[in-house]
Amino acid sequence: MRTPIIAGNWKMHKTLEESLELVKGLKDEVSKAKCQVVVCPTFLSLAAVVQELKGTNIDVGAQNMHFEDQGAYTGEISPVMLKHLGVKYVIIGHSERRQYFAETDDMVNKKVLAAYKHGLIPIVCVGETLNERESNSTFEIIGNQIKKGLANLTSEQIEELIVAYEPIWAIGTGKTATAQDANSVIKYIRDKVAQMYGKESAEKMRIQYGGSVKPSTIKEQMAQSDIDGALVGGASLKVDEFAAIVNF
Ligand SMILES: O=C[C@H](O)COP(=O)(O)O
Repeated sequence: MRTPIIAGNWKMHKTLEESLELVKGLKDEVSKAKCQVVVCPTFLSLAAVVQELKGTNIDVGAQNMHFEDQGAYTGEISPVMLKHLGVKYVIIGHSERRQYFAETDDMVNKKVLAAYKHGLIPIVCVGETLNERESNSTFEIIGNQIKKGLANLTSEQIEELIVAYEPIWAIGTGKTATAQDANSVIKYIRDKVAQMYGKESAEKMRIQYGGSVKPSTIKEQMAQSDIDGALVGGASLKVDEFAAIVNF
């Protein structure tokens, strides 16, 4: 039995004050959630949000990190720094990182390995573009992202890891993949991971769906056999919407 996990990716939204206001509002609203709850603020708000959420059932994740421990990488943040703050999760390879910041599967893999080196749990994003979907390449694209991005891990690491399947055409567009379509791609991801690390570990790994998740879509999504949670963008920025999703 996999425990569902729902994470809010705030992307480049919320000042420090706004971030604190959001989590203060969320604390009570999600205290009885039956799933694991994670919020991923911007780097600037991480420390304060970690402090504010101490002793609650909400964990904190970062939206990205560098794969090196330290060094001359202007503007970057290392896994060591995240770990020291009390951050538990880190989103890796979000499609916006791949699209706007040229992140490759090779970099994703380096970041996943670096996250484990420092005791952070990666949330690894994969997904296809609309063109790729329309040319029937979805499975090939996702298969490659999984094969390269999740290379060289141990079975134990795979069991802890979270994959987020986010069809790029469904992000921030209001279009969601049907729950059944999302489930079939997610099943494919699990099969692919089973080929790499064995069925037992693949069955323990949790896979989220992401892309315009809303209070009105979450129930059907969570009712699917292989969807173990959600990575929520826009709807995670409002207390009432994110609380309704988490308390699905
Ligand atoms: O990380 C979250 C996803 O990109 C989904 O964003 P969205 O819920 O705004 O479509």
